[in-house]
This record gives sequence, structure tokens and C-alpha cells, in this order.
Amino acid sequence: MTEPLQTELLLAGIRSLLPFPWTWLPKEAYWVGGSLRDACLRQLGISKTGTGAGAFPEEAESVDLDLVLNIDAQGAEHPPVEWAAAVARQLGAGFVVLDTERQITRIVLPKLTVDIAQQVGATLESDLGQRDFTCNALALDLHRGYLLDPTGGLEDMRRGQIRMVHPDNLSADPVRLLRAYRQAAQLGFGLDPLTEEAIRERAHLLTQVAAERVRSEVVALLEAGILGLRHLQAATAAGLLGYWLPSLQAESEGFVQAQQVMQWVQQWHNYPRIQKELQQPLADRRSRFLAVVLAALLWDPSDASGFKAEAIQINLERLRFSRAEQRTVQKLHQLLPLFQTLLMGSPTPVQQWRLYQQAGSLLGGLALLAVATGCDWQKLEPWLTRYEDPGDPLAHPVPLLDGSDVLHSLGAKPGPWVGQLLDALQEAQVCGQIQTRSEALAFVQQWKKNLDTENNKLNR
Ligand SMILES: Nc1ccn([C@@H]2O[C@H](COP(=O)(O)OP(=O)(O)OP(=O)(O)O)[C@@H](O)[C@H]2O)c(=O)n1
Repeated sequence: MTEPLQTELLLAGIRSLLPFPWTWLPKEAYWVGGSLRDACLRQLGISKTGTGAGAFPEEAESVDLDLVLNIDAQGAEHPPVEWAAAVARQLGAGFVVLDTERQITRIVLPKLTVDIAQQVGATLESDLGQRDFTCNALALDLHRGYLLDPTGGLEDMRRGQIRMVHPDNLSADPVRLLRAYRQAAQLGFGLDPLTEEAIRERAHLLTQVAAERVRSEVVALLEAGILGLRHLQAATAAGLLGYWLPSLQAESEGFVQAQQVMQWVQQWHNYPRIQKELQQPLADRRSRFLAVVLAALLWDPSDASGFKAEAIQINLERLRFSRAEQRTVQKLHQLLPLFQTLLMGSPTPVQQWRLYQQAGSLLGGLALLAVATGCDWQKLEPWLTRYEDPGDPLAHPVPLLDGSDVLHSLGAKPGPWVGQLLDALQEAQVCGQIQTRSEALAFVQQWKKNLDTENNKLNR
């Protein structure tokens, strides 16, 4: 076997990462998976391009090490699960059994997880032969120090292509159909044409995959920035998302809109409040910005009446996006037509204040969606400047009275009318009709009097 990489460097790399002494390793132990692939890519001078190409800088990445052990072969009394449990105990690390039957476990340390699996099949080659793509089917023998590459993974890395190990492996775990596009996006690779053909032929199998696994691939594609969008579009064209996201077509305007959102947000450094709000998590580690990208992707400009809104919610639910994410996309879609109309005209102060009220902390996301769907930046910019200013009387008016002031001044009992009154009071304040607290108190008296008169008329 030709040995094109310096395996000593790979060994030095894994030595520095391994959280326990080398001597603890069983006699047959191999480094496999994505971290080995990435170490090889680094040696080949190929850098990953897709991860972190989204809008915001990533946190310091944590490392996932994958090890394959072949303990059975030695007839040892400690199977991999017990070996890994003992290591975790010694290290005081977290420990999870991921798959009892296949003997897959995980040791969890801060910024490092180590996945440990028993070799599948009689030889390591047979284990590698059951993996997804050639670039993920390499193994470094940790004791003998040689690299196994039975499927030509290094050559495919040099060519920058994702190539299946075998078409049957795609059918064996159909999430790999979508994983191909996600890994291509993250590695800056293309798809080998035969692999793409095999994916198309098996596209329907993705319906069998658990929603969470599909969602996590879709999310990773969206987080891989513009390259991720291109690959999501290719995956859509291959027919992978017909069941999961039927609202999305390969030729959807949504791909252009989502790209616009990603490009515009990069230029909004002058809006720290908006940036901060966009980065807030909505579910797990998924940010509000991701929901804005989803809203842009799924927004159909020919559907301003919101006819497809329900279908979009069903799509998001099917992919098990959280309620908060579903509500965010829905609210953005509801507010967008109104905002677009305001941006085309000369809205009154009250109209502006109402829009700020309705959008709340989604204003930045709504503005991104507006500019991505063709609204005039010159008209939009003042809305952002106002929003960033905490003292702005339209974006952040300070109420002259609160609910308890109102109840106290009237000596009345609470009811839904208090909210209506406060709203009317704020509107009068925004219009400039009321400027002082005593004017506000007089307004309250008059408003309640009018309400009581109305009620008396109705009761008569
Ligand atoms: N559906 C899958 C998932 C994983 N693997 C194999 O298991 C390894 C480790 O899996 P995982 O950590 O999920 O993938 P990585 O390649 O490390 O990349 P990522 O973490 O980005 O998914 C992969 O490299 C691949 O060899 C596979 O064949 N099929």
C-alpha cells in the first residue's frame, strides 16, 4: 500500500487528543471517523470551508474522537462497553451507552467526546466497507501506526469529492442520502456523479428516517452558510425533501431570499442590539437567526395572502422544530406583508409604533426578511437606527402610566379594559397629544368615563 501521508504526524495528533494514557488502549485500536478525516485534510492542505460560514463566529469547537476496538478477537474478558466504562470512571468523565447491541459508547469530557465502538465484521476492512463515504472510511492503526484506506478516501479528498463506499450502504442508513450534501457543504466538496445518481434513485428512503436526524442535517446545511444553501438546493432537486419540506422546490425563490438574509446580516455590524437578538437561542443551540433563514427559505412571494401559512407550519412540525421556532416563522410571515406596505409608503408615527410593538425583538429578523424580499434599503435603514436607540419614542416609548397607576387613579377593579386603555394612552402619547403624567391621568379619567357611558347605553 502506498503511504502518502506522514502517519507520525497523525499519531502525534491523536496522542495529544487522547484523554488517557496510550498504555490503556487495547491491543487492537484504531482511530476512525470525522476527526481522522479532518486531520488528513489538514495534512493535505485542504481546509474545511463550510462550518462556521454562517452569519456568526462559532464558539471554540469541541473535538469528537471516534475509536474502533477489536476486543473480541483477543478473547479478552472485558468487552468494549466495560472497557470504556472503566476508562470513564478513571477519568471522572460522563459515560453513555449509545447502542448496547453494537457496543457503542461515549465518554464525555469538556470540549472532547470519545465514541468507542466494537469493530463491525471480522476485519477492519469489512468495518470500513460498511461506512458511508470514502473520506470517512479511513483508519489509523494506533499501535502499528499505519493508515488503512481500502476505499480510496485520500484520493477522493484530493479531488474534493464525496463518494459513496457502496450504494447499498446508502440504503442501509438512508440519512446518509442527506448527509452527503451536508458533508459536501462543510468540506467544500462536490458530489461524485455516480453517488448523486444513487442518491436520486433512493431519495424516497429518506422518509423512513427519524425526523430529528433529518432536521439536524437540514439545520447543519443552513448553518453552513451560502454553500450549505446550494447543497440544500441540490438535495431538494434530487428529491430528498419532497416529504419533509414539500413547500420547498428546487427552483423556489426562497433559496435566493435565504442567501440574501445571510449576506445582509454580515453587513449589519452597526446594529449590535439586532445582532444580539438574532443570536439568542430558540431551541437547543439553534438561534433565532436560523428561524429567520427558515422564514426566508419558505416565504413564497406569490402567497402574500398567507394561503400557504398552514402548510409551512405542518412542514416545520413534521421536522420537529420547536414551538418557539414555528411561532417565530409564523409571526415573521404574518408581519412581512404589513411591513412591506409600510416601507413603500410614508407611515404615520402611530403606524410605525404599532409595527415596532407587534414585531418586538423580531424587528431585526423582520427587517432582514424585508430587505431579502426586495424592500428598499434606504427606506429600511431608519427603522433599524430608531430600533437601536433605546430612547427612541416610537421604537421604545416609555409609558407615562402603568396598569396599577390606572387602577389606583380610578379606584377600579382590574379587567381586560386596562390593556385597551394603556394601548390607547400609548397611542395618544406617540401622537404627541399627551406629554405629562397629569395629562395622562386626565386622559385615563375621560377614557373610562366614555367606556362606562357606552356600557350603560348597551345595557339599557
Ligand atoms: N450515518 C452515518 C454516520 C456515521 N458514519 C461513520 O461514522 C463516523 C463517525 O460518525 P459521525 O461522528 O456522525 O460523523 P463525522 O464524519 O465525524 O462527521 P459529523 O460529526 O460532522 O457528522 C463517520 O465518519 C462515518 O465513518 C456512517 O458511516 N454513517
